[in-house]
Amino acid sequence: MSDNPLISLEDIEVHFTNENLLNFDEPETVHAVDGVSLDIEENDIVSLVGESGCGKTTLGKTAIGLQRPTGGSVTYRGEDIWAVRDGTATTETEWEDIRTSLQIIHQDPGASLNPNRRIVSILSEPLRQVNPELSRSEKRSRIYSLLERVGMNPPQDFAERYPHQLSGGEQQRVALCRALLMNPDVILADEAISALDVSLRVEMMDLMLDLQDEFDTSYIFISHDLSNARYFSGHGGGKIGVMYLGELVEVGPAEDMINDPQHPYTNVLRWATPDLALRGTGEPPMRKIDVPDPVDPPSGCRFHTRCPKATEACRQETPSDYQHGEQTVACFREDENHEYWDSPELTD
Ligand SMILES: Nc1ncnc2c1ncn2[C@@H]1O[C@H](COP(=O)(O)OP(=O)(O)OP(=O)(O)O)[C@@H](O)[C@H]1O
Repeated sequence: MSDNPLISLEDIEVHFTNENLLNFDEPETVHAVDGVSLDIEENDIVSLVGESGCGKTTLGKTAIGLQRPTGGSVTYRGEDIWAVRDGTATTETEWEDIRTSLQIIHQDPGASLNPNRRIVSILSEPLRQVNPELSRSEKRSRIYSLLERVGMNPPQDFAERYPHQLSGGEQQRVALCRALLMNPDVILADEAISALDVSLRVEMMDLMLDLQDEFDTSYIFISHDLSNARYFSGHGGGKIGVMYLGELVEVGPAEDMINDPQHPYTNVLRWATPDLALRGTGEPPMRKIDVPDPVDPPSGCRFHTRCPKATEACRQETPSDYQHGEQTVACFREDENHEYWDSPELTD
């Protein structure tokens, strides 16, 4: 095994060009992700949080090779994913081998499970791909034991059902089983628990954490809910990454991010998460509620238009990443010598 991270994102940019319905000559560019660098290690958990549209899904898909970045690089154990995909890599690695290692489970498992096939057939497919030498009965026995492991008892009964005969929680378990049967190195769980009843969310997160050890996999866990990210990354010894308008503004160990957030936007998310019981009674800790348009993101620090701590320097200059203990923070306040401190406060 190499010393390289499992997945390394280096200065990732993903811009989408859309037709501008008001002006056909000038297509508009959505800055979905800009300048994000992040490593995912073996058996790691990285939860990505942030407001809707901040780029969580785009970054997650980029990490598992489903979205081609418009800038920067994505490597899998040191191999450039897109060079392998494009056939321009100098190594023998096949894209097919990497692809099976990078799996995804979606918010709506019902939409990703073929409605015309029984669960046993849906779960046989990954085994056919990864372990083609297995006999029919060996496949069945693996499927039954995994169904049993995820709490679907009796497995013989569930295996013969169609997806529509399962509850949302059961469908999500099947989607998880399908991903695990590919022997993945990383699973992108994109809002995978958001559609479940609140009472089932913790159960599903616990199951995913238990299976992580057994299957030796990493998770990229996307959630708009900081308390879920805290639970998942916290129990799994992982990190939380906070995104704002396409940028990763702070990343660090789960409890540090909750108890000692450094970026003013992480503080806003914490304030806005009722389950954390940290919500203040007063105004939210920001100057404006409106989220700027990712087609025309603010100059300098993108959060400066809403940040209660912003000064003129934040409007003009983009902060680089600073290290604060184990947290990485993109905010000038981490640099005691920065001109930020002598710059006039922004009030508009
Ligand atoms: N295929 C696409 N074409 C054009 N714009 C896109 C495309 N995919 C995403 N976007 C835009 O990129 C930005 C980031 O979207 P993304 O779905 O990654 O955010 P998100 O944080 O996952 O949001 P949500 O929580 O609502 O899913 C948004 O402005 C979105 O509208």
